[in-house]
Amino acid sequence: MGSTSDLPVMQDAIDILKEFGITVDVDIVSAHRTPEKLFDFGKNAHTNGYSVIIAGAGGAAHLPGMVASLSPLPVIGVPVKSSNSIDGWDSVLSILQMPGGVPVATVALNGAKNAGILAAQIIGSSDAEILNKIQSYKEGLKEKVIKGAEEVQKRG
Ligand SMILES: Nc1c(C(=O)O)ncn1[C@@H]1O[C@H](COP(=O)(O)O)[C@@H](O)[C@H]1O
Repeated sequence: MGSTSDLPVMQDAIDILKEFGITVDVDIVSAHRTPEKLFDFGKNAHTNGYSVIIAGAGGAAHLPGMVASLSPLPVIGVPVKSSNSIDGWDSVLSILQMPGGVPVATVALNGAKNAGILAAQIIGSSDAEILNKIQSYKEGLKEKVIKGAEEVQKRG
């Protein structure tokens, strides 16, 4: 993520990935403030054992796109609504509107949980154990909705 101030939002991705038993490496890298670190991370992530990169940033959020330009790995972008943001649109549009050839899979504003699930699904496409966990997770979602509907109906 671009700043420690993004951590409260990005924590959702960390938590869900850990729930799926996936190793997470968490770091602060900024295209604007630490360009050399960004270049080093982006160029070497695929040979350093990473499978998927989740990049969260707010404001003029160049981090996800720049990581995607440097790395052959799939990059998931999380637009973070930072404190001085233009309602989050600044971050959403700067992550979403990538030029052809350099995709960033952009989730909803502050959608770090979905970013974590999507990363798990990408990893799960070649890992049966993780795929199973994702299936169970989705079953859990379904059961929650069914139980909720039953409660509502009981109350009349
Ligand atoms: N968008 C970027 C980048 C980048 O894209 O390189 N680096 C930091 N930031 C963002 O600036 C916001 C404010 O950061 P501070 O709270 O540190 O001032 C954060 O949401 C961060 O992601």
